[in-house]
Amino acid sequence: MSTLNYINSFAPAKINLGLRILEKRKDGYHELRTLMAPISIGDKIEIELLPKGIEFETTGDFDVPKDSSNLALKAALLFLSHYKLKIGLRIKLTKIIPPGAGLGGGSSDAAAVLTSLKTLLSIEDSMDNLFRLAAQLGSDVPFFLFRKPALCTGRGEILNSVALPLPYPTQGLLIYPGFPVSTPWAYKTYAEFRQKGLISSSLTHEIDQPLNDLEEPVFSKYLWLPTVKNWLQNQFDPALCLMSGSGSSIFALFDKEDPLFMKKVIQHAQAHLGSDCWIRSFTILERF
Ligand SMILES: C[C@](O)(CO)[C@H](O)COP(=O)(O)OP(=O)(O)OC[C@H]1O[C@@H](n2ccc(N)nc2=O)[C@H](O)[C@@H]1O
Ligand SMILES: Nc1ncnc2c1ncn2[C@@H]1O[C@H](COP(=O)(O)OP(=O)(O)OP(=O)(O)O)[C@@H](O)[C@H]1O
Repeated sequence: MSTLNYINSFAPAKINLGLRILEKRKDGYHELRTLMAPISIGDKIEIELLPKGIEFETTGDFDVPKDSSNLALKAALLFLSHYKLKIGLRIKLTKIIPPGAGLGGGSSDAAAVLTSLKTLLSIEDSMDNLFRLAAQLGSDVPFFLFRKPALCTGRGEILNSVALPLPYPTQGLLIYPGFPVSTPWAYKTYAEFRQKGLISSSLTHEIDQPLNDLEEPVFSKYLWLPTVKNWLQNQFDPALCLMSGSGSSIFALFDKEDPLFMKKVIQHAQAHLGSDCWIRSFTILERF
């Protein structure tokens, strides 16, 4: 057992630099090909060892569940039961990543709890087993254990290293419109559209094109999102502009590595898109 009794970690958001759906699988998931990258905006997770009992507290900019449906607490309970540990914990989550925004916030929190507990409790087990626990918690969780950009396949849990630097600029603008989109709903609507022959982009373009196949179903219901995307493209001519994951957030990447330019872009976007929109600049992390 280590002598540590407290650990504090950064749980970054991710963006999907393209998300292509290959097919619906027999288990209900979709076979994916998505390039994911961690970004500089993230939550904070603090864990303290206690003699007994589990205390879970959340604070920060957004409300998230305070019970065992919270992925951070779920990850801790899974870890303790998997390794048959009888230790107590105090977990404090500071929520900075908007929930339901396609930024993988819950998944990142879960991965941060798994790695923190492995360190704090000096568990010598292999990382492969931690990846298996991560995949039980959600398709995006293994990516956050990988801690660097990856081409994710399978249902998202198979991680392939990518050559760095990425073929995209690393400075960007992130817009969360102030409402969430449900991930199961987005995939379900995509499958319905595809069954009815309503999907125009899927498989008709090269699979490695930087497109997000979930935009079509999500944009058909949330009309503000294509408006924001078109506005960003027309105003600033970004190198890449896409919805992240299943939405609701939209990001744009810019060639200019100039803080003054980003400041102006944020001011302009905030003035035009209104105060309901949460707008931040970020950089892509090559490692965290
Ligand atoms: C949209 C993305 O964030 C892109 O990175 C992920 O694909 C979603 O990952 P996640 O939130 O970890 O998703 P999970 O918790 O595993 O799955 C939630 C639900 O989304 C749908 N789902 C998810 C992943 C996938 N490859 N196919 C799916 O159809 C399923 O209905 C599933 O029940
Ligand atoms: N620690 C957590 N942080 C955020 N949301 C959480 C957390 N735990 C559970 N949730 C629930 O999960 C839902 C999705 O949250 P999350 O922020 O992970 O979505 P997302 O980023 O859109 O997911 P995805 O991984 O599908 O892109 C929310 O509605 C929220 O109630």
